[in-house]
Parts: sequence; C-alpha cells; structure tokens
Amino acid sequence: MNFWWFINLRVFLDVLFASSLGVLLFTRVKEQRTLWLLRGYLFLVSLAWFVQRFANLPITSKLVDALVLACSLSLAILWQGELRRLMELLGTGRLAVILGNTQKEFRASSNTFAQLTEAAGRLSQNRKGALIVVDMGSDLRPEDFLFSGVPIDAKLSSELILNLFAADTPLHDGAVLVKGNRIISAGVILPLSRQGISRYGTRHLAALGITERFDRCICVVVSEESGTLSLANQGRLERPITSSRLLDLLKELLDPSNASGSKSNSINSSLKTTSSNIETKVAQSRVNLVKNNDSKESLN
Ligand SMILES: Nc1ncnc2c1ncn2[C@@H]1O[C@H](COP(=O)(O)OP(=O)(O)OP(=O)(O)O)[C@@H](O)[C@H]1O
Repeated sequence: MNFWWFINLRVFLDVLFASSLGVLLFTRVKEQRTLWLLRGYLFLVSLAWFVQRFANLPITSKLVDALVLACSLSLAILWQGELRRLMELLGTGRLAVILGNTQKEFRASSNTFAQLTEAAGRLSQNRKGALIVVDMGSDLRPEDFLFSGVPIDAKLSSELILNLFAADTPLHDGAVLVKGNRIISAGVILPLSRQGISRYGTRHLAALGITERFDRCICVVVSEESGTLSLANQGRLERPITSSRLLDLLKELLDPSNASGSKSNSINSSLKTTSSNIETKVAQSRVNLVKNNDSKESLN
C-alpha cells in the first residue's frame, strides 16, 4: 500500500514538474520562429525517448540519438546568448525574472524622449561619440555591467547629456544609463557582444551586448567616426537613422499603442529632418561665405 502510494506520488510530481517546466518554457518564448524550433526539438527528444524505451530498434535509435545531439549542438550555438543569460540568472538567484515577474516599469515622458533625441541629434551633428542605455523596466543590476559607472541621479535634459559626452570630460567615455526621466549614472562600461566583431567597433558592440542580454533595454548610439545615429534593441542595430526616426522608434518601443500613428508620421518627420539638415547646411555655407568676404575685405 505504502509502496504504491510512493510510486504514484513520484509519477504525480514528475508530471507536475515536467509540465510546469514546459509551460514556463513556452510562455517565456515570444518569437514565433523560436517557438517552432523549440517544438521541433521537443518532438525529436520525445521520439528518441519513445524509440529507445518501447521499440527494440537499435539502429533507428542510434540515428535518432545522433539527430538529437546535432540539433542540441545547433540550438546551443543559436541560443548561446539566451542560455548564458539563463545561467547568469540562476547563478545570481534571480528566479523572479525566470518566472516572468519583472515587476517595475520605468515610464518616460514624451518630453524626456524629445530631450534625448535632441541631444543625440546634436551629438551626431558635432560628431561626438555617445552611448545611452535606456532601461524600460528590465532587471538590470550594477553587477551586470563591467563597471557600473559614477552615480548621477539627475533629471534628464539634453544639456546634461551633451555635457556628459563633451570631449575631455571625465565621464565622456562609456555609457550613460537612463531610467524613466532620470539619468542614473555615467561612465558605465557595458559587456560586449560577440556578434558582428568584424563589422562594428566597441561602442556599437557594447550597445549590442547589453540589449541582447536584456529585453527591456535599448541603446542609442552616436558614432564619433561618422556621426551616424543608431538604435540597438534586442541585439540588433537599426542604422543609420535620423533623429526624428529615433524619436518615433522610442515612442513606439515605450508605448506600442502609438506605433501605427507614429509609423505613418515617420516618413513625414524624416522628410522634415532632411529638409532641416539641408537648411542647416545652407545656413552654414552662408556663414562661411560671409567670413570669407570679411577676411578678403580685411586683407584689402
Ligand atoms: N564596453 C563599453 N561600454 C561602454 N562604452 C564603451 C565600451 N567600449 C567602448 N566604449 C566607448 O566607445 C569608445 C570607443 O569606440 P570605438 O571607436 O572602439 O567603437 P565604434 O563602435 O567604432 O564607435 P565610433 O563609431 O564612435 O568610433 C570608447 O572611447 C568608449 O567611450
């Protein structure tokens, strides 16, 4: 009696844990393609188990086992970022994140986006390198950075961002961390991504590195070399973008309900930026012309 009760309890717990793991896995995967891969893989694993357990077919069993091994290796390569993140979460005891409970949300006002975009646009025009991490409610902790930087905790403004990235200032190297409407820290050193090493420099790799680890983290990057503006999200870089496109993307990411409206506006706004850039260049050439005339007059 006791023995059967124990066996039943074991079977019950086994089914309970396996199904909880399955539900957890499937609810955490958001991308359709990843879901298909996972389903295919689980089907293969079950097939291998079935053939091994119930069918006495040694050659088929070996073949299916080899297939499962090959698929496991491919998935380990394909999902190396996610698997590393899972191990990091387990290692640091952040079980709430694994269970999908990422509580807080950092809401930024539209004025903050405008300030951020304005600063990025001006840095881009002046070819000043910059890296701004916007945390939208991830579970980022200081230990997730290689160096957590210098605490700032100040209201975000375009002037402050421009100051932080001004050349030859102590905090211009590294990234600025933004949460909601506040600048949390500056001079932050981010983990680098291993993808695209041959294509990008370290600033862009740092943006890829942090966004591929944290879903609810995005990075605005300004290239010092070319002045190009980029937005990194989920380990992908959208570049080159205009500052108005950046504003649209930020609004879409932080308030997806605005997406359709802002998409239709984005073409208009990028046209506006192009025309304002042209106006700026015309104005600059006028200033140069006036300066040249002045210097000619002074020579005469
Ligand atoms: N891990 C990092 N975390 C934060 N910032 C970093 C990191 N690595 C480099 N940077 C920043 O990037 C600067 C170097 O950029 P680098 O030229 O190597 O990259 P890049 O992607 O080619 O950028 P750019 O187009 O601006 O030249 C450093 O001076 C530093 O400010």
